[in-house]
Amino acid sequence: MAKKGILLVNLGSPRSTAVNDVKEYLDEFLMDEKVIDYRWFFRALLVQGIILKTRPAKSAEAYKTVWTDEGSPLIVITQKIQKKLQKIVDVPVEIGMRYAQPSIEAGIQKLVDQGVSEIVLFPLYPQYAMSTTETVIEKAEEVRKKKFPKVKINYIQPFYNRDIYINCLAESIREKLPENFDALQFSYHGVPERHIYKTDPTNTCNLNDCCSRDSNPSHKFCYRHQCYKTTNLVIEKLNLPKEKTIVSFQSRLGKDKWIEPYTDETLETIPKKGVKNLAIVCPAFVSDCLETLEEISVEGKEQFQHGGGESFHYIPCLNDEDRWIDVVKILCEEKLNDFYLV
Ligand SMILES: C=CC1=C(C)c2cc3[nH]c(cc4nc(cc5[nH]c(cc1n2)c(C)c5CCC(=O)O)C(CCC(=O)O)=C4C)c(C)c3C=C
Ligand SMILES: [Fe+2]
Ligand SMILES: [Fe+2]
Repeated sequence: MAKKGILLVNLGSPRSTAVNDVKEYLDEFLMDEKVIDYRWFFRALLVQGIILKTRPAKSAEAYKTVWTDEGSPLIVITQKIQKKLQKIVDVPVEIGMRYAQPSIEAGIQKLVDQGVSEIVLFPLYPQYAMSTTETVIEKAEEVRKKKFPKVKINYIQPFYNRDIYINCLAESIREKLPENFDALQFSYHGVPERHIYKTDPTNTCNLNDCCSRDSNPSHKFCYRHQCYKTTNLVIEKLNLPKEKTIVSFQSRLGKDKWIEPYTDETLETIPKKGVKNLAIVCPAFVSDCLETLEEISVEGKEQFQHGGGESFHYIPCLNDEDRWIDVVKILCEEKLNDFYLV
């Protein structure tokens, strides 16, 4: 029988906080046409002609504030997830990053070196997006066809609405909520509005009521819908009144219109609407990273206080919590079992 293995895939981080390493990482990341989806010439003009002139130095400074002795939080946490999962499953587990190192190719190679020929690949993103799940699958397929044509890969689908994940996230939030808070904000990574239209096979999503309707075929690929769905399921589990919750989208880049409302603007304005004590969580990320540890915990807190806010309580991601590792195990085992069915 074929030997099976698991590859956990996350976004990736620069090799170090040196400006040149950050530049190399941003170049690979932003030149991905699933991330900046302009034609090559215009993408190169924007990325290499404009963004890479100034952003690497700024981002390197931000990375320095979150970097640990072991390295980038995103990589270190993904390694911790791998180690914990390895202890409770009986197939090899490796990691691969969509950008930079360790690459998806290196992860597959490590599995193949252990005799694996059937891989369950887990893109560590709860919600589907062209710039995350889709590009991971595309890259893995490219690598598989070119380098490992005999290897089979089964992909774990977005799990934004799965009971096991929602229970796990809700419990994790419940434990970390402060005693008193005026609102719980769910801040998701944003995407350009255009990406939502592009991935809608039905051409029906209007980025409005459609995303909140309960049943619509466009939801399979609608990132905005999936973010609202995760939120609604979690607040139901937490028994929180909807009026006490806020959804927003962070980390926009460039001049395009991104999905709204924007987290930074929301943080500045909610104190004037009576939200002085805020709890905030970022469920688009399963592991803490630059976007949560710096953009939300540091910059976001400043924006909230600047707007008149008093207490700001950041709720960490699931990281390597045991209950989350159990969910990862169940999701992987479902797909491992799929191999037996074909
Ligand atoms: C969680 C899902 C993510 C989506 C969707 C996403 C889309 C997206 N991101 C950019 C641009 C940048 N993102 C950056 C960092 C970053 N993004 C995600 C996740 C998603 N991105 C993570 C986990 C991280 C942190 C990586 C780390 O090392 O900790 C950055 C780099 C940092 C910076 O310079 O600010 C950029 C740039 C775009 C353009 C996009 C959708 C089109
Ligand atoms: Fe991003
Ligand atoms: Fe939608």
